[in-house]
Amino acid sequence: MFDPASDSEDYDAHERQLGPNPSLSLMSHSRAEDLRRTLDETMPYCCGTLRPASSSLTLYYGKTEQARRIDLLHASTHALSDLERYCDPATFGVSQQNVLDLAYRKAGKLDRDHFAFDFDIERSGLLEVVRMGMFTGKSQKQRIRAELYKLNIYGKGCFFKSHKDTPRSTAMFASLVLIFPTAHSGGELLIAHGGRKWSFDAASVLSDTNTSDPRLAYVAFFSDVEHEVTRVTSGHRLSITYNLYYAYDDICMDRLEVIQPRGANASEVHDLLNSLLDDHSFLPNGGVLGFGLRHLYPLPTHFDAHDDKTLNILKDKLKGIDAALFQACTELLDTSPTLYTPPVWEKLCRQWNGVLINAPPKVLETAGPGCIRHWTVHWVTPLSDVNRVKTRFAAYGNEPMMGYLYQRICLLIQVGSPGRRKGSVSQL
Ligand SMILES: O=C(O)CCC(=O)C(=O)O
Ligand SMILES: [Fe+2]
Repeated sequence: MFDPASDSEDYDAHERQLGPNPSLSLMSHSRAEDLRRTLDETMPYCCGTLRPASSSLTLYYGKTEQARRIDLLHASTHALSDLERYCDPATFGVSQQNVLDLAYRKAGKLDRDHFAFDFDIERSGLLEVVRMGMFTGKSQKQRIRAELYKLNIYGKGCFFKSHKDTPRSTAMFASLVLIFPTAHSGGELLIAHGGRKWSFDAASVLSDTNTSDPRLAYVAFFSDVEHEVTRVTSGHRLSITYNLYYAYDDICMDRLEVIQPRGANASEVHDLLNSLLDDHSFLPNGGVLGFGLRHLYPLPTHFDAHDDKTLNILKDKLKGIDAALFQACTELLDTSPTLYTPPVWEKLCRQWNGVLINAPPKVLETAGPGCIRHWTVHWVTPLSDVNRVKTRFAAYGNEPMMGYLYQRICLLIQVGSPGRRKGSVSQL
């Protein structure tokens, strides 16, 4: 008899025994059918392979201070057997309890407090790919985060029968499994949803991976999707699972106390700039405003002559109050200020259609052909220094090597006369 308090598998089994319910029969209309077909076509998972950025991926594991290590990209059978012996037998959840049932699940597992590995999932790009693979339309912008969950090792004869993963919170929406290039056969992941079935055989997908350029396999599926791992017939199948969460509703601000800054003052910057621009005594004939930014920005020590994106990309990376100023300029003047880094003027003039500002007559005389635009800039905030190829930041950085140097940047913005501040603005 179906117990309404039991878990969803019981309910599914109960439902399968019932005949079709006429009050739930599907409407017949060709357009409704088209829509239904399209909705049915989407897959509840995504999968692929990933070439790690480094040539090794070290797994550290242990329950004492004496951790062991294995390179997951080049693990020997011997090392994998050791790991398998070290692991706990994998249980699974039944009605709020962890149960060991070797007819249902035979595998070794380590919980996340007993292992660590040097894979930076944020930087790997994997979360982006999973987000694009599992969401569509506007929801592709969904912010998601991954939480390391556990390691599983399946030796010969191991498997995990069909189940759904336990959601850890309402924000959890999927599981992401990494499967490493350890020699094995069998151990396919079978996925079943809405009457359809799929299989992902990491062993065969990775079979051509070579030791000098190894790959690992990934598969992400929504948490409500049934899946199973078929019996491993040889070797070791090693997987590490992450739980995937929406990144919005589990951020708990209650536990934080902010000492500084006390409040955001972006709106104050906006209002003050607005009243400056409204003031008829300020630049009555219009002109170019300059703002030296409050922070320094790392730019490549050598700009690529053909890469004109360096400063443009910086627009999205401005820090704190600099970003607020940039935004206020953009909103009030309907145009984006130009970002400018002073001492590379010649390059800017020639390659990026730059403009010489407040140049002494001597510089104007020596500027070669092509450096023709020249503006007088009215500085609202100071640009305190010029850039140098070597700065003290290079000497006192937290890393000995620097491919980037902090550069002073300013915003330049052309404004019209009062009352026509926006109208006569041209994009600098
Ligand atoms: O190892 C895998 O591929 C998936 C394991 C699994 O489904 C689980 O641990 O819940
Ligand atoms: Fe699972």
